[in-house]
Amino acid sequence: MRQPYLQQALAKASANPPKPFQTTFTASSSWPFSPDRPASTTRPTRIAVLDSSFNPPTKAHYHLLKAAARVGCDAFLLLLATNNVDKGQTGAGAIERLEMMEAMAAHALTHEKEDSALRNIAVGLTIHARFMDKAQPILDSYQAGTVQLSWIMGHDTMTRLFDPKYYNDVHADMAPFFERCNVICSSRPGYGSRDEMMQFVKQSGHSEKVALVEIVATEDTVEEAGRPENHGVEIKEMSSTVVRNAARNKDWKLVERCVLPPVKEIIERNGLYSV
Ligand SMILES: Nc1ncnc2c1ncn2[C@@H]1O[C@H](COP(=O)(O)OP(=O)(O)OP(=O)(O)O)[C@@H](O)[C@H]1O
Ligand SMILES: NC(=O)c1ccc[n+]([C@@H]2O[C@H](COP(=O)(O)O)[C@@H](O)[C@H]2O)c1
Repeated sequence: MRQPYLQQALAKASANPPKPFQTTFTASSSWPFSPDRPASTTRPTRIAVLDSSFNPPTKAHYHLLKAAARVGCDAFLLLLATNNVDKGQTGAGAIERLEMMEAMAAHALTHEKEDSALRNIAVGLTIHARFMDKAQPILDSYQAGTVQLSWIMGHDTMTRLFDPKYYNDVHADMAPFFERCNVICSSRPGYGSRDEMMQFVKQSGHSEKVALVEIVATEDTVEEAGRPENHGVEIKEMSSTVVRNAARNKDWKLVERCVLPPVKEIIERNGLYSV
């Protein structure tokens, strides 16, 4: 049973003083450092962090990880925040979200073939809502200079990353973040074209720190919304909201299209999103 262990992790996150970052699942005891990494390698290990509400984790989230693997990340972290800059917590509870994240990580560990770096994956918990606050406790967990963080996000979240409403002085506050971190950003239907995204990145003044990627289809997730078995939704269009609505409407075929099988099992078993 994972629940008592996850409960303890959540208790540490809300203790006084709180534990600002912890992992709850790691693919190996050496994570983020891959057991396959040659001893002669001196460059920092690049951890791609997908920070999300995971309410629930979708195949779009999984394909964002795969897109990050293609731009050269060495390790992956699915990160749940106990605080969000905007949202309160509705839907699944934190333990259920961590269980679904672990199910996604275990799937990568046992099934991922094309993007082998994705098998070097972990699940973690942060108390911080803003990316600039999340970064330092993660970096502090490893010997200085041995890891580098790349934050994976969609176009919608990148817009919010630079939104002045979250800062006293957005440029001054973000400068230390970009000294230590990169961003890997994917376009997202409904949030502007790829050109608009590139323009936005240029205007941010941090274009050398932002890699633009695209979610692409793989053999097992053929992209054709028109196909009856794809239930009218491409990977790119998937969101946690689509899944929550599908579960509420008991459209289990659509849920199955949008989430990995072990995640669907948790949703069904726990009756998540049914009301
Ligand atoms: N289909 C997608 N394409 C590109 N980026 C995505 C996609 N789905 C999620 N993301 C990105 O993944 C990160 C975490 O996503 P988030 O938890 O907000 O998922 P969501 O599906 O948008 O959730 P919700 O529907 O509950 O608002 C965000 O940076 C978001 O932009
Ligand atoms: N400016 C920022 O640092 C910023 C902006 C938007 C979302 N976030 C964080 O990103 C994560 C995912 O957010 P959503 O689930 O709201 O998309 C949350 O932890 C949220 O707090 C941070």
